[in-house]
Amino acid sequence: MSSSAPQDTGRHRLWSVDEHLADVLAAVRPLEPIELQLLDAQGCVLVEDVTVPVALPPFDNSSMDGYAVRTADVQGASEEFPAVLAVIGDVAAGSGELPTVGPGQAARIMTGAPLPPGAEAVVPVEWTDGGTGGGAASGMTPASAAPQGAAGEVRVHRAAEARAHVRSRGSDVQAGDLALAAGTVLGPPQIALLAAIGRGTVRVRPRPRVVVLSTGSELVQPGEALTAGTIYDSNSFALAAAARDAGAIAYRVGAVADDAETLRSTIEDQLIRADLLVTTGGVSVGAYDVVKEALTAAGSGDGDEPAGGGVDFRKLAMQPGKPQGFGTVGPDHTPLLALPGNPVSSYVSFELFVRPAIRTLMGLPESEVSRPGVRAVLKADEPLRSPAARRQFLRGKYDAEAGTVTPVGGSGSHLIAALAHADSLMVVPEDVTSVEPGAELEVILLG
Ligand SMILES: Nc1nc2c(c(=O)[nH]1)N[C@H]1C(S)=C(S)[C@@H](COP(=O)(O)OP(=O)(O)OC[C@H]3O[C@@H](n4cnc5c(N)ncnc54)[C@H](O)[C@@H]3O)O[C@H]1N2
Ligand code: MOO
Repeated sequence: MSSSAPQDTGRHRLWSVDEHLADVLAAVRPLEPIELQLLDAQGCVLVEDVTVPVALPPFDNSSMDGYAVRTADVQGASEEFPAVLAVIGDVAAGSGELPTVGPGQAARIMTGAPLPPGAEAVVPVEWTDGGTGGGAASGMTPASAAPQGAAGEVRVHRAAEARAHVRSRGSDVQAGDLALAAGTVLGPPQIALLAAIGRGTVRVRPRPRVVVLSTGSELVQPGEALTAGTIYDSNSFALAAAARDAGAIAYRVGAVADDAETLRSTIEDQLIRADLLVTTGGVSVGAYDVVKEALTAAGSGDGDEPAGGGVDFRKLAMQPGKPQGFGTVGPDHTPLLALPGNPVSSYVSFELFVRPAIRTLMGLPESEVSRPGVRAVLKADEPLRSPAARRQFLRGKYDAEAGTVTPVGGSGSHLIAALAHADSLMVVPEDVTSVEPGAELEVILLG
């Protein structure tokens, strides 16, 4: 058993949302760091300070396609009185051997190419005749089509200050600088920096592998035909998507029939690829609530014993999401959250408990573990009604500009369409049974 139910409580006591969350989070630890290829590390938390091995840019280079010149040679140049320079060659990006630009000379240079010795500035091609002997050029002709562009003469129409259109070595970062500190979450810009400084791999906490398993003999996979009494399995899709959204690698296991032995063996099979298991359905008080049946059975999953037995089933003072299971299964004591089957209940439970567990496994700071909350004014025609002693989570549409939130659909745990049109959860505290229009309430943004 994972847990730490307060001493003064019996089996039938209601757990608060906060107690249950604290219990879940107390049982999950950040995953051990591993070395990953850059793209595989996207969204992960860096565990090492990364220092810059070589300055960026590594050399002075041109920010424009144009001509590398000596400033004295183009001083006072204008379209009427151009400076006429001898073109001594091309410097393309990637050029290793550079010509030296002497007095009265220019080298044709491309964006990103190293500034050749002797040159002090770059004049964009548009400020020259491009070597054509005509008016202002609009660009360069490809070298393959006009190799003569790398020789001959160029007329420069404007003066250039020293370092004009030159990106200096180290102007981005210097060798020895801290590129990224341990604890940084690697988004695309951070991955760009790591690549730019030549890192192929980085040490991060990996994405948790989350196995999502729905249960219920009534469930049919989308795309297949429904038969009498059956419905489509939406929870396993919703929760696998939510797990990915939280940062996990999600494995969706299609619906398992209501048979405790099948469920136990499916869970055992899945343990190999799970840092966290999530089930939906079968946690209530019905005769076919197999998750409860399978996982309440004796045995911790150690040795030859079946997986299961470490899961505690409890009731929470919340709506939706009252029945919940939490504990560990299998030889490695893999955490398992058993969520209720009603679609809205399972999704809300995921947001409140599974998402924080995933983000804790990822090693994210506490401030980024749960969804952000804001205060908003209720915009509705009638008051919200909420059961006493339950924290209620109603679906809403948040208007950031107006600072208001509007209910979407009712409180029914089966209202999937309303959930799909909502972007937030309106929170009605345990001691509040009615919220008047115009009153303020907490809103969790689903992002
Ligand atoms: N006598 C009582 N009955 C119920 C209670 C109670 O306290 N006493 N609690 C109710 C509450 S609250 C909830 S929430 C549900 C939880 O039930 P289970 O977790 O056992 O879930 P199921 O019975 O398997 O399913 C409930 C409902 O959701 C549909 N479902 C299940 N899985 C999926 C899925 N993957 N995709 C789409 N829909 C799914 C299922 O068909 C049922 O309609 O119990 C109440 N009952
Ligand atoms: O917990 Mo149930 O979620 O109220 O429908």
